[in-house]
Amino acid sequence: MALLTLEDVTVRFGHRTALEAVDLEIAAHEIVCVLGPSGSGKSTLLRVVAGLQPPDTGRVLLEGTDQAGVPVHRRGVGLMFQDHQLFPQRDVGGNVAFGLRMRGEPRGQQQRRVAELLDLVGLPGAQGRAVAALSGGEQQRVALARALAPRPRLLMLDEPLGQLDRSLRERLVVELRGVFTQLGTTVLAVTHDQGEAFALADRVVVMRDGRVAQSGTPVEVWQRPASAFVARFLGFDNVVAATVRGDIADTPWGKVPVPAGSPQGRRTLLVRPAGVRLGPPEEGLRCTVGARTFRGSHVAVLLRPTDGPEMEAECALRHVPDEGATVGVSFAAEDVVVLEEREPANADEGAAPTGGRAD
Ligand SMILES: Nc1ncnc2c1ncn2[C@@H]1O[C@H](COP(=O)(O)OP(=O)(O)OP(=O)(O)O)[C@@H](O)[C@H]1O
Repeated sequence: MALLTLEDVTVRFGHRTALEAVDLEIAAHEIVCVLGPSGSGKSTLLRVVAGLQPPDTGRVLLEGTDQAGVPVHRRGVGLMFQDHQLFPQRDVGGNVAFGLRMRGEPRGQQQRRVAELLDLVGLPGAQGRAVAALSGGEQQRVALARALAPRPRLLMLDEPLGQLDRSLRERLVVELRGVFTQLGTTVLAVTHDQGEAFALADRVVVMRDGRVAQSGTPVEVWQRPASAFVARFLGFDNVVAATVRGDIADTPWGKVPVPAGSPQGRRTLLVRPAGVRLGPPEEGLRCTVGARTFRGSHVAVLLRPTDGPEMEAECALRHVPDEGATVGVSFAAEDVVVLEEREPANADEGAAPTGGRAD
């Protein structure tokens, strides 16, 4: 049985729909990350599961039991929010013990559990430290220890690493995953940062305008986005309408080879930048080289064809063409993905991922 089930959950605020007929199941011990642009309904989803927001229609079940009318503190779920909201007047131990104290656990037991959790999050012996004197990363660990202390059956995280700088986030996300795996915690996390979601999750759920746009393992979603929207949200910009016949697609860039067995007919095509190959101007699609962006292991090169939309190529550091040069472009089928989605109905479809809000 699923640990958490959402059945056809809809939430409306006036005429705005924050969640629209959402179905979602989370198995015990699974780590699920909900990802999506601002306003796509991520926080509302967490609030519905926590019991902070009643659904207009649909049901939320925990271990098979309908949670309608069950108050927040009786759902057995843990919450950790963006700005981790530690109690500044209490020391680290007092913060971590909070949930246990609320439950009236004996003092000795509280102290043992606090020590155990501080060990787990890499802050052994920090019980007496003042919260205000901790770094951002340390505060984050204390917040995590506090959320885990009462052994919630489901831990929900809202932008858990939101305020921290990138390098710290990258380190902490690996630690978080380690802690959850070790404890077997079931996790529902929300983030707008795809890197974080992909590093943390067993399964990624991409939201768009209150609906689930795609659900799958990080590898599945990354390799095969369900739509132009998901592809663009993941940062792929080489997305065009195409007509696929056999192993060839007709696109605004001309004929592009596609992998054998690709979906046929009018579709959406994604060309990974690594599959855009540059050669001499007389071979392939003529393009002018635009801006070049250094990306560490490679350079992202913007290309402007005489006809058709701009595209991005990934070039090895040694082979970067000069800005303004003319090149000939060909495409490598192994980096072309024909998306299941039919051709987007209009040019706006799946455009800026920031278009999540309905206003
Ligand atoms: N209390 C509320 N009253 C009115 N509208 C709301 C309320 N809460 C959320 N909304 C609207 O519902 C939609 C979904 O909001 P939600 O906060 O769930 O999105 P989100 O994906 O978490 O966004 P963000 O990443 O910006 O936090 C948005 O259009 C938002 O404006």
